Amino acid sequence: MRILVLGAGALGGYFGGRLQQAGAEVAFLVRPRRREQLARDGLVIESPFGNARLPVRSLAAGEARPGWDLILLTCKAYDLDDAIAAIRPAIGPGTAILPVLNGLSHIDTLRREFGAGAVLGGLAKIQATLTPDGVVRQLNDWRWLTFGELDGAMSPRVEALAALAARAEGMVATAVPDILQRLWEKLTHLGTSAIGTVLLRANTGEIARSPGGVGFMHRVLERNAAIAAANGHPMPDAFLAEFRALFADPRGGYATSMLRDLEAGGRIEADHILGFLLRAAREAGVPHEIHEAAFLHAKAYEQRREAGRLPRG
Ligand SMILES: NC(=O)C1=CN([C@@H]2O[C@H](COP(=O)(O)OP(=O)(O)OC[C@H]3O[C@@H](n4cnc5c(N)ncnc54)[C@H](OP(=O)(O)O)[C@@H]3O)[C@@H](O)[C@H]2O)C=CC1
Ligand SMILES: CC(C)(CO)C(=O)C(=O)O
Repeated sequence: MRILVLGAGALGGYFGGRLQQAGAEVAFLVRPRRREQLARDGLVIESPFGNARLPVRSLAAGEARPGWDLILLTCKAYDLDDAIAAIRPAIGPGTAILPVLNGLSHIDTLRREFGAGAVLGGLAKIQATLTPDGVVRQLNDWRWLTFGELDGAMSPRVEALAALAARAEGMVATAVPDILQRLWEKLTHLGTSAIGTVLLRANTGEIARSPGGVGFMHRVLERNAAIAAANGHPMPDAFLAEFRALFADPRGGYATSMLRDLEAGGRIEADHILGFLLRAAREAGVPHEIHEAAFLHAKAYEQRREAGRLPRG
């Protein structure tokens, strides 16, 4: 399988590297700084499932041509427009696009840009980061990639990707017939984790050990579940039980990529995740004062960041 990975950050580097190790023909479509790092050091992965330093093929914008079975789209939401422009020349009639971004609204954007048939649904449950010196670091044993056709078909292309990924170390990839439901579950999970960890600037264990922390997280979880239900995607009881337990665990050390980015002074997907959920809560008539506070907090952070007034760490 020929796979073009847009971005060699935390998710692109991790899953792209693992798929290359499994035998796929992989190239990374990257920007100049990352290209230099990859040429100099290779793709460096540090992971509980085995470290790797892989020689990889990289392409710059403008060098990509059609001929790919799959484009794995791994940018942050705020880079989506640039990423769309970068992959456009690489898309041929048989190319599938698999985005693994958090959130939902990028799916409609991609379908509008490339046609509904080209776009798969995908999500990643992983904790990983790209260090400033270019190391892709997996932070725990989460390694799940879930994907499927948006119309629910188990097509040859999703089965082929699942078969390839089954040979990869350090990842578990599953093709599912209900990817939209899974995307709403991921948004409910991530949205709750992001609202809690970003607003309170703490991981889930620290929140759970604080007075009222468990009740707060459960309230956000219930509200996000109500938003999903209002959009036709009720959360299964087992899902709610799993995440109630996770948010109640005082020993948890679980944080979000949004908190990591914010603490590093980086850009965050405030509009794509928190803004989307706030709008959806309003539309669904779900109480939304916590969503409002989280979104406002993130937007005020963006103001401060743009003004160069973040505390030096
Ligand atoms: N990290 C995590 O643990 C998880 C992240 N997610 C989600 O996955 C998505 C990706 O996150 P993550 O991997 O952490 O992000 P990263 O910032 O680590 O990686 C994104 C990469 O995309 C590259 N990129 C963006 N635009 C372009 C472009 N036009 N051309 C080439 N490269 C481009 C960036 O390049 P450059 O370095 O040049 O800026 C960057 O290296 C997000 O939506 C996130 O919310 C989901 C689950 C877990
Ligand atoms: C749900 C979670 C926290 C882990 O996959 C995530 O998506 C993120 O950190 O962005």
